[in-house]
Amino acid sequence: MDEFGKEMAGILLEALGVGPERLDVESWIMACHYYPPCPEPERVVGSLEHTDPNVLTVLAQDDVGGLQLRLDGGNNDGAWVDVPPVPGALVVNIGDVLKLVSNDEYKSAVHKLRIKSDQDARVPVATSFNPPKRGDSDLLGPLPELVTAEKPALYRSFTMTEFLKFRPEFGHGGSSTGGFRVAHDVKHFVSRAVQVMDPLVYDMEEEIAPDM
Ligand SMILES: O=C(O)CCC(=O)C(=O)O
Ligand SMILES: [Fe+2]
Repeated sequence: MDEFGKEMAGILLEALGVGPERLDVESWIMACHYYPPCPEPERVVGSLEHTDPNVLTVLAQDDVGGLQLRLDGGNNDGAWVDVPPVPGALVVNIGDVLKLVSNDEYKSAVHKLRIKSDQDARVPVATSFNPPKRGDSDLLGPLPELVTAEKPALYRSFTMTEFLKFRPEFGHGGSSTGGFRVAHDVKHFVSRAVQVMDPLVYDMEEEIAPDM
């Protein structure tokens, strides 16, 4: 399994013209999820939308389905689409570490899980491949080979300790990459600020005019 993770990450790096050894995969965790059936499946929140906080995840879906992916870019930007199970196929999700290290050449897939069936439980097996934890002085970040004048580093360097702290602080929903973003892209910061302000403005409106 160790070799499988190293090889997958290595192939993805080589596709960018980078040496396969530039991002090591050292450990893996296998999680078997269980989503029980529900008589009213459309009323159940299966899992929050998130990206995976790792290098990559290999997912063996069962035949019940329910995995959804948020489209990024194009005419249907932001739309959710089903990822139907294909017998014998594995789904490979790019994780946040690969997104950061590849300087956004790879995007971590935003996904969530909806309950589909009122009869059958969904029991997928997700294997998460992770980089070495290393010490607090060992930095990860956009690989210098992928940073150019036209495409400067989009993220600052970080330690795995910092990276792993980010998710518990901000919750499972969302992504681990926002905290490391560098301010080249003003639009990104304005839209983040609006996202953060939105619930505050909503609360204030409720307080000021609760019946409106
Ligand atoms: O239940 C699923 O199919 C998705 C699980 C998942 O998103 C994860 O393990 O990160
Ligand atoms: Fe996930």
